[in-house]
Amino acid sequence: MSHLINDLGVTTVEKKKLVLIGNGMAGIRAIEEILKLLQDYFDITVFGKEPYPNYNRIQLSKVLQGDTELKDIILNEWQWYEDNNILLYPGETVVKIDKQSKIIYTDKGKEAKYDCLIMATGSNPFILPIPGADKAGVTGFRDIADCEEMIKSADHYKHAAVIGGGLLGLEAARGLLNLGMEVNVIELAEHLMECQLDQTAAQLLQKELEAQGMNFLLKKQTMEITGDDRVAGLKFKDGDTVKADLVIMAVGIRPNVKLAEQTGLEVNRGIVVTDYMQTSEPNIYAVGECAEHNGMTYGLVAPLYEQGQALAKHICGMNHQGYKGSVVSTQLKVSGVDVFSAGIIQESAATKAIKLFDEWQNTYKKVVIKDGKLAGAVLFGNTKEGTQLFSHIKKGTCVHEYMETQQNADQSESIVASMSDDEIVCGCNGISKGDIVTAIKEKGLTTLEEVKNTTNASRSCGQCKGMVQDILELTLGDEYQEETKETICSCTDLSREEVIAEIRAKGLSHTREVMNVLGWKTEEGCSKCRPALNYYLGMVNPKEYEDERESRFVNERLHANIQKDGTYSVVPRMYGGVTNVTDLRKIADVAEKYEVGMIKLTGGQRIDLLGIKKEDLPEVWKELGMPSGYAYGKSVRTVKTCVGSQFCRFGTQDSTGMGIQLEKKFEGLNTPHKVKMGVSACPRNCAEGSIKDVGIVGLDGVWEIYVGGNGGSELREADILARVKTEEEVLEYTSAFLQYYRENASYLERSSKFVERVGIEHVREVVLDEALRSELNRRMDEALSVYKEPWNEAIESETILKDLYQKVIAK
Ligand SMILES: Cc1cc2nc3c(=O)[nH]c(=O)nc-3n(C[C@H](O)[C@H](O)[C@H](O)COP(=O)(O)OP(=O)(O)OC[C@H]3O[C@@H](n4cnc5c(N)ncnc54)[C@H](O)[C@@H]3O)c2cc1C
Ligand SMILES: NC(=O)c1ccc[n+]([C@@H]2O[C@H](COP(=O)([O-])OP(=O)(O)OC[C@H]3O[C@@H](n4cnc5c(N)ncnc54)[C@H](O)[C@@H]3O)[C@@H](O)[C@H]2O)c1
Ligand code: SF4
Ligand code: FES
Repeated sequence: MSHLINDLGVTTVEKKKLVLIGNGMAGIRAIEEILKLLQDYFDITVFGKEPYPNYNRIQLSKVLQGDTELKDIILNEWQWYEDNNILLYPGETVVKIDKQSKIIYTDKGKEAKYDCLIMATGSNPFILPIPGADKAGVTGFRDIADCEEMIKSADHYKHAAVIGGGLLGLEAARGLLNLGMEVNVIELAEHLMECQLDQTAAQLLQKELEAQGMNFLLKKQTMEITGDDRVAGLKFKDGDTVKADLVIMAVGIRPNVKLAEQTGLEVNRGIVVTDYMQTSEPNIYAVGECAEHNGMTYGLVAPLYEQGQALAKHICGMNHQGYKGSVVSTQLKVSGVDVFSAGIIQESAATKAIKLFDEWQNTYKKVVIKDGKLAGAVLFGNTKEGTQLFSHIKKGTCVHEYMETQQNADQSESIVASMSDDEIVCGCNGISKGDIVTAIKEKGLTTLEEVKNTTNASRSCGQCKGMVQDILELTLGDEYQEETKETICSCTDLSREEVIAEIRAKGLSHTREVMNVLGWKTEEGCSKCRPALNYYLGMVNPKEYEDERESRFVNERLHANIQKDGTYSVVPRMYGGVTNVTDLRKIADVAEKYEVGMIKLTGGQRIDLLGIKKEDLPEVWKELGMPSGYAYGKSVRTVKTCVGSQFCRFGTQDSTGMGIQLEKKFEGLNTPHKVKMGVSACPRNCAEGSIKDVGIVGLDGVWEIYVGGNGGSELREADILARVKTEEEVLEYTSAFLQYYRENASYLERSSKFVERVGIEHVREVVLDEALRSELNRRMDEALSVYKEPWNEAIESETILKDLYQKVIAK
């Protein structure tokens, strides 16, 4: 900073000009570190090739996998740049650096002078230099544009090939499966994640991923990408071929050094830097994946953050020992698979290993020892110990000391209790247990969200969330129990009950209004809170509330179930599982005309037409002329019935008639989760009422009503709610139970969980109370009065047809 005297003789301060090239995770983190040390020292200008503020690249895998949305992965909002007086040029590439005159030039003709320059240009995906690599449909997986291209391709194409069975390739493959594509993963080596896993762990991983639907072609070298303009397949060295209309190259990355080379900086694999992240030109720094330190380049975020700290201290003139290199650990971000790897994982003459392979539990642990110290680890199936092992590896803990900690560990105690304060909890952000404990104590933090916002822990891949929560619990003790509550999602600190109370008290009538008035932390909410708010608003004000289709999950928005191959399934309503010649004929005609892939009887006694194209849905519905069976909805689905007294010699009641009445009454009712019912006419229970949300069993002159059953992955036997005499009473008690469930369950809570949570005795007390029952019935009737048949509504609305179904044809 230099002091100047202006015309009036007043001393003004001219700030040093700091220019950052690359608006990615490493560059912006370095700026954040600088701002922590010196708030007002630099005039900061940032140039970023991508047209977005800094976002969490790690989370692109989760976006592709459908677990989060693009807008939820922004790390620094536009406002952050403004608040910190940072001039940002998004969508602008720096094409030249003149190191003599200290000026950079952009592709849009802009020039900027600098005193200090930081290069954080990241990496480029390595694209195999083989014939056909430039065809349409071949992409890397590096940025938002790649992610969007894959999502768009999945709308039109079916066969994906991912070249590279490393971390990136497998995360991409999982995402493409979720998008309904068939996925082949092609790997050159003998096993998956060659750099991170040994043979045993890789085989366990492969088995798990095959069970999820991935197909693997190992030891395959791709020689050519075939097709005309667009890719059509791959040819391998051994002569084999595979069909592909989308190809993802995930065979590693190359540091983006072109600009540095043109500038005449020393470049190897990456831009060569000192311990202070200075390039061969001392006022030009490099940080992140583009930098090479001590012969190493990195492709993970943890090292980039350590580098950012060293850079910031140096540029701000603080004393610092500099960056000394990083030991890295990785975790695969594919749900249902827990894999961890750190340090040295391959065995050699110089290493010994402790291996625990539990074939029954499908878990594997390998700890590699070199020179008597922990040097590496691989975990499969249970990765809880990962962070602690990583800490031992970084410290080079002696194997005896490690074995002692293992023997003394209290299995019932969380691992965080035995961690020392300097052990790193959040690898992505370099946050130690001590940092988190201090922040909790000094700033009075009580929630995961607060810890995340204050310390950055759990802000990136999110895999350390469990540990951060354990530290909160350990630090706060009983207070943690009292102060934490289940919020709807991380966009708010309010619980379901609080939000519903506010909706009622303030007369809120729209999801946006709820978010604004109740101080949502995100402008648009997220995929968790939007459908929940839409449900709660409709439940509180059934008559006034206009359902927000855009807040619903895709199946509910389209009123059909999307299938693995991108087509849809259509299940027309068949009250009580009863059909007739006319309906069967219509179904057969439609199936023939629209070349339905499969006609299948469902477990709920209906007919499912599978393989219908999205644009054909309205015509199919029109020609069927039957109501929607709501097979996709968080709503009353189906009432399964046994043949009952009409035909069965054991039947004591008209179960079919009762089932039809129930299904007609509750048709299309929105509920927190799906609701299935079953009605049988004797205790043989052929309609399986004991595993339904509502099960009715007829006895001589009596109907038994059961609630809270579940036949899915979390099996639960239904509890008896009441015994009644008449069909009217069955309707009345069922109605009261369902309305109580609608009003008091969290969105996406099945009735089995709800009954377990509140207790069947409590449910009985409410439903058997005549006054309460009558009130619940009144509110249920109000909710039922607004029902509109959705398929008919779609057919008759030009707007719905155009927005949801025809738009696809036009593409
Ligand atoms: C899908 C995916 C998942 C990942 N998952 C993980 C994970 O779970 N854990 C983990 O640790 N790491 C993960 N990584 C790696 C991690 O995201 C990177 O290590 C990190 O983003 C690198 O940061 P960077 O700033 O060096 O580079 P980048 O994030 O690539 O940022 C560089 C930026 O500079 C811009 N740029 C380049 N040249 C110019 C120029 N001349 N002018 C202007 N702008 C320019 C680029 O467009 C880019 O926006 C993942 C990466 C991907 C792609
Ligand atoms: N969860 C995570 O930590 C995570 C997730 C995604 C990406 N990343 C990072 O992103 C970067 C890129 O990831 P990546 O998986 O592309 O790199 P990688 O180097 O980890 O894996 C590349 C894989 O491709 C294989 N391969 C190489 N040439 C091939 C060929 N011709 N045909 C078939 N296979 C071939 C390799 O054997 C290896 O298994 C890495 O730095 C990685 O650490 C990390
Ligand atoms: S539940 Fe009883 S009445 Fe119904 S079909 Fe089975 S045996 Fe017959
Ligand atoms: S370990 Fe990735 S966010 Fe903490």
